[in-house]
Amino acid sequence: MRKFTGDQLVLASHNKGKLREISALLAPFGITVSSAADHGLEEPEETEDSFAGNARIKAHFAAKATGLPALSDDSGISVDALDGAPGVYTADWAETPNGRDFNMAMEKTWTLLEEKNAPPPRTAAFNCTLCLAWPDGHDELFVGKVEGQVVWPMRGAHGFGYDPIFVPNGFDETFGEMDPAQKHAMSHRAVAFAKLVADCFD
Ligand SMILES: O=c1nc[nH]c2c1ncn2[C@H]1C[C@H](O)[C@@H](COP(=O)(O)OP(=O)(O)OP(=O)(O)O)O1
Ligand SMILES: [Mg+2]
Repeated sequence: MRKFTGDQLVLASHNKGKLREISALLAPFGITVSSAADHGLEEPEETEDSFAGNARIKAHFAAKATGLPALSDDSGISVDALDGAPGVYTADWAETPNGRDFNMAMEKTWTLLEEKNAPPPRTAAFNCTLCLAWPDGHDELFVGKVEGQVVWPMRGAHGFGYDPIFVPNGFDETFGEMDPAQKHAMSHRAVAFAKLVADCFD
């Protein structure tokens, strides 16, 4: 396991919600954080069929382009009654010709569950794979998961993506209703981040 010894890190993501959350998680470590957009990086194509594969594409692309260590996040929601969909394709379900529409993607998720008559609770999990890659091609991967259920209607204006329809086990509020600090303490991203900190940060 390679330690992170530098003082600069590129966040290899174009998602503002993720950038906000990962910046908050990194805040205590005194690392200068920049984003893919700060470096004018394009979004590489996510051509793999696993979270790990796509996380590696994004982190290595940014590390090579900037000459700095880069941290990527590939994540998504997997709904049990939909055989794990949308999973790796969670962002794709929101794509429209005019950009991403997560209300549409959440409606699609709920409609499919209704059509299947899936009995409640409609169990699901958010998964996150973080990839820390160095310009020399080395990388380390960390995974996190939070289990819960998909609910309807959408609730809450915090967070991003599918947060308004996901209630983690043991809670009544959706991720969209929760205080951001509470999501940071328990999310798929937070779980993966804690492993990264344990292994790579002193
Ligand atoms: O905590 C979360 N709360 C709600 N929704 C979430 C979360 N975490 C991932 N998601 C959903 C939305 C996101 O669009 C997709 C991941 O797709 P994914 O390709 O990994 O990210 P992305 O394209 O939005 O940004 P980027 O690839 O530049 O990091 O899963
Ligand atoms: Mg993406």
